[in-house]
Amino acid sequence: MAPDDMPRTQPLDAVDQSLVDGVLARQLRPLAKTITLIESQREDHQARARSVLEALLPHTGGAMRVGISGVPGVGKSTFIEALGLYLIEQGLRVAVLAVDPSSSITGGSILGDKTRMERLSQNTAAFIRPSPSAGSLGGVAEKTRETMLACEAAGFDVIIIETVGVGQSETAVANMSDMFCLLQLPNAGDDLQGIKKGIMELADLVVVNKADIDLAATTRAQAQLKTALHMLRPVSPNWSPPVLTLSALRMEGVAEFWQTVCEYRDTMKRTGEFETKRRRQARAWMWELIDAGLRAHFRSHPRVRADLPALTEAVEEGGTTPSAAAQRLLRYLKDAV
Ligand SMILES: Nc1nc2c(ncn2[C@@H]2O[C@H](COP(=O)(O)OP(=O)(O)OP(=O)(O)O)[C@@H](O)[C@H]2O)c(=O)[nH]1
Repeated sequence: MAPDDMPRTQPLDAVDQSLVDGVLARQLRPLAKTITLIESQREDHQARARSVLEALLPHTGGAMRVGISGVPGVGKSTFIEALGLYLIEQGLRVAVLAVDPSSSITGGSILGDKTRMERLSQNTAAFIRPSPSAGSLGGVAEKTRETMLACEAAGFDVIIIETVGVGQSETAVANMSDMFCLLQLPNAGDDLQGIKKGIMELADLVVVNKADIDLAATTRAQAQLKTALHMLRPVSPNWSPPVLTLSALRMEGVAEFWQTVCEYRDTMKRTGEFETKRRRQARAWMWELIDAGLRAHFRSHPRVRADLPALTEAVEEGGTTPSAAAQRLLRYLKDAV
């Protein structure tokens, strides 16, 4: 489609233009305000957020997006702080975002909480944003993806997206990262059954943290994890996920970690996989939004709302088939167009 035929969102007013200018000038206050718009549930805020993001879009895509997951207590925040400080030493700017599905239940966020990464949060080259707290996992992930774009427009070189090692949030984070890293404990190898196979399959890199506690156990876990990874089909024909060991607490192994991330990025860029993966992620993101939009539109249709409870009950009680009920409800949408 020629750029002139592309659908446009509403034009920017002076306030939103100043947000865009501020973000592009790498100022943190306009960035934070933009993210507040992104996270808002209000329709008018969402429309403004879309316009702002569209203006920022040509300036996005430049960061390395690194997803980090691991069970509570594995040392994610200790590691992210160590990594962030290391990257800043290398002259890079780092944004830390989080996808925490529990935040939508508790209304508060565990991950990305500033007090968890005190030294990093005080550094002007770092930006830490807790998980958005509203909505389903899909909603939370959606807001985080948009926040990631805003951070890229604000010139951050590395975006770290943290998530807890439970549930579907890992898939959501893997789907928005260039590289997905899984943190493990030194006893991980003893209980390989406990590590969900699906999550190992997502990993581009596995890290055994807390190597300082028991080096022998760490080395054993590393070997066992390597064997386990070998048995899985690699995600990429050009990359076998390595298993590293480190101590986040002592800041040992952090440089090697980053070197591996850079090797991965260079390999993926050389083979074209980097670009292919981002294109695939963007396409999947659009379809997710279409699916969610259709579902919301369907549920808000007056006749669907009127008939849904009785039809649901009829389906549950075997009075009608799910397919007949679905057909009937979907027809209301067809009649509407
Ligand atoms: N010995 C040792 N302890 C560590 C290391 N990394 C983290 N810890 C400790 O492990 C505990 C948990 O670390 P966190 O960084 O809070 O772990 P987390 O994964 O962010 O945990 P949640 O906040 O519960 O998700 C803390 O007491 C850390 O000091 C390490 O490399 N070695």
